[in-house]
Amino acid sequence: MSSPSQRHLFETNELTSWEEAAQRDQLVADVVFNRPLQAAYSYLVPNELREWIGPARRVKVSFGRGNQTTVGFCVGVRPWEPTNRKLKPIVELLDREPLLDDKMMELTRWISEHYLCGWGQVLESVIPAGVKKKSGTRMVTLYTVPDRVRQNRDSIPLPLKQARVLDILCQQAEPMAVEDICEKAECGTSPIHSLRDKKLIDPVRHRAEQFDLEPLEPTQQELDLTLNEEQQAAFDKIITAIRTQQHSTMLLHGVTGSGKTEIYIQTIREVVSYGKQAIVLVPEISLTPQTIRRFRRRFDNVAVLHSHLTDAERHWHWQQITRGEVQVVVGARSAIFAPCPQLGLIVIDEEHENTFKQETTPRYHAREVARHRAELEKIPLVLGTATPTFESWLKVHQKEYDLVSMPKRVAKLPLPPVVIVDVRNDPQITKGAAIGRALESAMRLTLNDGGQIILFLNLRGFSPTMWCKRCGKGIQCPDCDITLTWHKDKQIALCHSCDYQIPPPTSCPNCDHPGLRFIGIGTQKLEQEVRTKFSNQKCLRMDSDSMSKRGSHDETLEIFRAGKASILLGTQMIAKGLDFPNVTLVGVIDADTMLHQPDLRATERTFQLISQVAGRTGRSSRGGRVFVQTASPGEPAIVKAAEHDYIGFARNELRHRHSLQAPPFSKMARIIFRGEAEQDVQAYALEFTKKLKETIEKESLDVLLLGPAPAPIAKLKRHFRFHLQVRAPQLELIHQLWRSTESRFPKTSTVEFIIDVEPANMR
Ligand SMILES: Nc1ncnc2c1ncn2[C@@H]1O[C@H](COP(=O)(O)OP(=O)(O)OP(=O)(O)O)[C@@H](O)[C@H]1O
Ligand SMILES: [Zn+2]
Repeated sequence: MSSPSQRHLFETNELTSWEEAAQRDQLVADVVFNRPLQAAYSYLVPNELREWIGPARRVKVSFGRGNQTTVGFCVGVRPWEPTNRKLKPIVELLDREPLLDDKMMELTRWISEHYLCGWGQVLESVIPAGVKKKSGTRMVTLYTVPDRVRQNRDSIPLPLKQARVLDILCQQAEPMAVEDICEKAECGTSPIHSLRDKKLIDPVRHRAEQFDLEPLEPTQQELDLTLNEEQQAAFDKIITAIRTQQHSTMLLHGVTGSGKTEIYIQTIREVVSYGKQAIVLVPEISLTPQTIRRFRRRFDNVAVLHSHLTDAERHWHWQQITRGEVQVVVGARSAIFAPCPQLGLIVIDEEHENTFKQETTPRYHAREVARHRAELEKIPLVLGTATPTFESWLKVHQKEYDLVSMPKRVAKLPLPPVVIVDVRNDPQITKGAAIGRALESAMRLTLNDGGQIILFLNLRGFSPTMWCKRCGKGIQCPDCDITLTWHKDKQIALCHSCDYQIPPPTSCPNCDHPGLRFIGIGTQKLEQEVRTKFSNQKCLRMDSDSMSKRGSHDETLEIFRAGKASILLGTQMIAKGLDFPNVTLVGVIDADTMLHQPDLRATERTFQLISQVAGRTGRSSRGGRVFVQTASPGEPAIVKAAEHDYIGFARNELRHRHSLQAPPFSKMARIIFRGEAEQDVQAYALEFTKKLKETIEKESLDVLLLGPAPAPIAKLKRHFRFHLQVRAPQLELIHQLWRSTESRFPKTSTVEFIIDVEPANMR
């Protein structure tokens, strides 16, 4: 584009008003808001802000009906054009420095297009609150002496204290804080104020850092391990990719205990040696001191971003990262937005984990964002896992990803043998116990040998179902379509979705029949059983109830590591990443809990979880065994996991998905409608679907709509829910459908809707 502002000034054949002539020289800022809006809105840049305005800064402008002052993000600045008549001006500029660099702005824009949400919504979520509030810093007033005073100092008569203050300031090149002046001049603040009132000194406002952070305990640095042959080959492949300075995605498929972390560390070392930075994403529950220590012991400057950081801590890390002072950022999902100035590598460990998908707007998947960021930065992305998602596995076959395989454990350790235990005829289980006969005797043997045991059960609480014998009804949350779980320790019946809780009812709320049955086994009941059966052993429980206190997670793991407890039981918190050589037995209490869910990915998840949990044992020469209790012993997900045969499992499952044209062979989005009146929601969902159908016909789009139908959880937090599944061979078609219909979505005030692109859960 040519620069029109100058040219227009000299064009005389066009009559212009003074107002317009003045505007011609002005700038226009494009602003987006934290709303589900696609468009940017234009505002005039007042002259005094010309120098400071630019993309990635927040502005206050009047917006929407009622012209309320609203904060938005400037996403671009351009010269005024005649079509920009009558623009409202920016009211205030909140940031003088950009909050993100150009590449990150491009990344956030891409997210808004890919996940069909507003760019402003993405920016709002990507930039931490602590950065926006500048937490941990405050404005202070410094004083300095103007040159005219400095030059004539000798001819200005002053009282003693004021003279002393002025002399001190004259000797300083830099502005000084009030406290420093007082201390040096041994005076109070009044001489300073008098000098200021006489205009002999000038105030300067300055933002001072006041981070009051706990110092990190120093870690002893460790040397890199010598890679084995398999690791070396994987390392060489990744290093070659790094050196090409081109983007590529590598799937590091390595069985549990194959030493993937060591490869991340050594490839990052290469990147750091170029003065560049790396980001390592891990699931939040894997951000254990053990993981963190592994990185801190190898690099001088590691930032760990987890959800417990205060605003000030987050801001401090953000600044350190921005300045390039951090070599490695280790963090959960949102660490993908760490503002590293010269990113050299992104690693995602456990790429199959669900928690990389954000379940609130913007509903991004960190893996997809990482891929786009790596493309923009022209750097490699490494996805590490023992159980790749089918999305990633298919991309390997389509040659979009490079496969790096490590099928063996380090030190030639074998993968542990897995025994599938059919519990349907087990005498103990049929009597309501959690631990069957086979598992119990394996536990006794293990304990006699001095080994440690991990027991995995994916249900917290005591009993997940309370059931009335007479009327046959379960006790449900009044606000959700979910049965309440009995938490015996707190004496409550709790909804695991909305936290609704009541004292456990003594009779059926439905038919008043006294004496309810408690069915099913949660981690608390399992704990009770273990304590009864193994009363001379110390047992630890880890689930979100027992681990709500900050730091308790780490404490428990340390006790177990030190061998001060022999049994660790818990939910998926204990399924991943743990590396305890003395664990020689793993028990999966109920492999079926994940299996029978109305979700396309139920089998895939079952396979992943069993593989991960099984991977916690056999990690030393002491060996290890796994017992998987199930009522579906023939289920391929369980059989294949027991055989450690990911490739065989993937082959069969992918064939099945292909025959259904289900993801990953098609792309999917899910539209969820919710409202307090069931009929309203249903009627609205139908109306909405009709509009989409019209577009599909008009534009002949190859898109399939399934539904609308009640969502699997038909009521949640007092809202009735319907969902509509949208499928297409390419995501672009779904984007097109949405964008073309958007302006015609039926209006409503009683029903809300959201779109979840490439959903991770179907609840
Ligand atoms: N080359 C090596 N020589 C000796 N020990 C190694 C080597 N590489 C890794 N190890 C050790 O092997 C163990 C397993 O490694 P690591 O935890 O990296 O495996 P992983 O593939 O990430 O496993 P998981 O997927 O189960 O978390 C660790 O204790 C690690 O220190
Ligand atoms: Zn509820």
